[in-house]
Amino acid sequence: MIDLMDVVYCRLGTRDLAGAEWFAVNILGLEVSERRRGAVYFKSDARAHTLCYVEGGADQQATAFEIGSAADLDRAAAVLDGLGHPVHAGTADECDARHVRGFIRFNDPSGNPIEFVLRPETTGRRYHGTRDAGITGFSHVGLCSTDPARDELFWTEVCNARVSDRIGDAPLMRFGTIHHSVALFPFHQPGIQHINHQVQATDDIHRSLAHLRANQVPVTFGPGRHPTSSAQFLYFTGPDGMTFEYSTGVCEIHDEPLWRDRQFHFAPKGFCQWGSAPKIAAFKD
Ligand SMILES: O=C/C=C/C(C(=O)O)=C(/O)C(=O)O
Ligand SMILES: [Fe+2]
Repeated sequence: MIDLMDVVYCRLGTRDLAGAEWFAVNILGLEVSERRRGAVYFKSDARAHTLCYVEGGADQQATAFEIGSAADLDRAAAVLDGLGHPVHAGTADECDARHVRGFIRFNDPSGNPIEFVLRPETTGRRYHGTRDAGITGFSHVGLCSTDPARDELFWTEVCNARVSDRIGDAPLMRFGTIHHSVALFPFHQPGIQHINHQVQATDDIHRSLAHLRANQVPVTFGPGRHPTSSAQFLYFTGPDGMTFEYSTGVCEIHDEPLWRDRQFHFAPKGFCQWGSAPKIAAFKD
């Protein structure tokens, strides 16, 4: 069993690094933590970075999860290799570019590039964006899955994720007490389906709605409330068509092992308690 602790960052390739930075700062509300040749790093909480835009195409995309020790990382590499997932061990330069002490990269069964990372840097300094979006931190990713039942087994049997709820066959999975850190949504191809940041309060959702509208950013879902995590949410489209989500009030699961995953409809009523309908391909039947 590969023990993962949390989702820690996303890397996104873009052909327009300056445009992506503008969006991340002025719309999303992140803080630039560092600029390097061909890469910009963003903070959303005390961690050194939780998002990195790199110059390049979709092949640069990756989602990273923290693993507890160097021995666990070695064991994970052997397990993945044994299961037929070719594993790349991060070089010193690649580790430096990620602010981690070690990592391995492989593709999940759908072909999503995944990194398991050791000792990602934190800063001891809280984040503050120049735009006050009320962000409290990077919280979860949705990944596209070409076969959610198969991929759920990968995340829960090979790794230590636990299913909190399902929407249709789309599992929302946790590593700790937060309702979900990774969710798998059925789609015809792999890719990051959405990136979530938590915000402090309902007010932040509505202030952002006005800000997005004023800046002609496409709002694709919400405001609404997820019946799954009970979080209030707002989804919108960013650079290169990436979906971003703000949410507030995601529930925590403390009654392990009594919690039983619940089944929700893969239809608007399974996605939103308030009746909002998604304009997001992977959230449609
Ligand atoms: O309802 C659809 C999605 C649920 C998700 C998600 O987007 O992964 C949540 O964020 C949630 O339940 O909070
Ligand atoms: Fe989400």
